[in-house]
Amino acid sequence: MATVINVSHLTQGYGKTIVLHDISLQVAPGQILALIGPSGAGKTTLVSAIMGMLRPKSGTVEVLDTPMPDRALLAKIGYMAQTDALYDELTGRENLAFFGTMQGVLKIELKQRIPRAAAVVDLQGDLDKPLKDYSGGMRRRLSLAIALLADPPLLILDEPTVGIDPELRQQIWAELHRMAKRGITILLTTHVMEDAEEADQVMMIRQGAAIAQGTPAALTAQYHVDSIEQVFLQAGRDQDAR
Ligand SMILES: Nc1ncnc2c1ncn2[C@@H]1O[C@H](COP(=O)(O)OP(=O)(O)OP(=O)(O)O)[C@@H](O)[C@H]1O
Repeated sequence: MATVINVSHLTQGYGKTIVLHDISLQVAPGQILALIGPSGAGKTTLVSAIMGMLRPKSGTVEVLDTPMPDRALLAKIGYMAQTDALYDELTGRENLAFFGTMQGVLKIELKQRIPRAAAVVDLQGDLDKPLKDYSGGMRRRLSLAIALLADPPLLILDEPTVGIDPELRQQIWAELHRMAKRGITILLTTHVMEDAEEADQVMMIRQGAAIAQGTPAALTAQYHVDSIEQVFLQAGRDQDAR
């Protein structure tokens, strides 16, 4: 398998409205791809297409060599959504156990994996509190821990670092790099330029088009700038000038 995600000339939208134009991207096993772009650019729409929640209007989406949509393949994708669908009356540990079981993780494995996933997001000390006592940031961290539980070959994280402080962000990135080293492929959306700098590959989406794509080093070299933020600004100006 040369690629885990293979999107070719994808056009995607809702009803008659086209949101994404002619998007192509390939992600190899163990690679981390960051999708960046302003609010409304189409990042979540692309993620939805990759997960098979939307059928391509034209072009193709393949995940693990399987054309999407494909219901069975969803079990191989760990997903952290933007809107948290967690149970307020249950504790953090109970939420992890519930969603872990839903993802098919065996009880005996959950015993080891719950503390490990909680440690990545620094929630060990809060696992036995009910979720209604969690802050917004703690809920985000718990959602991320849930996405890590099943150890899937593909992990998709929609804005995983929103509401997360810089120290914990680094801790989460260290774990994402460890997972990638083990061959897990990670796709994440973000508004945070530091996240993009951590990724192996960056795709910048603006007004539904991919305006820049490559490794962070190749992009900064191509645009003769020092940071991904400057690449993004320049690529946006170039798009406006066209
Ligand atoms: N279910 C939907 N039906 C109709 N239009 C939608 C739907 N979901 C998103 N859109 C539109 O598609 C465009 C892209 O939205 P999308 O959520 O993909 O952007 P995004 O880059 O993920 O934004 P953000 O960073 O704010 O999450 C927007 O104009 C949005 O209004």
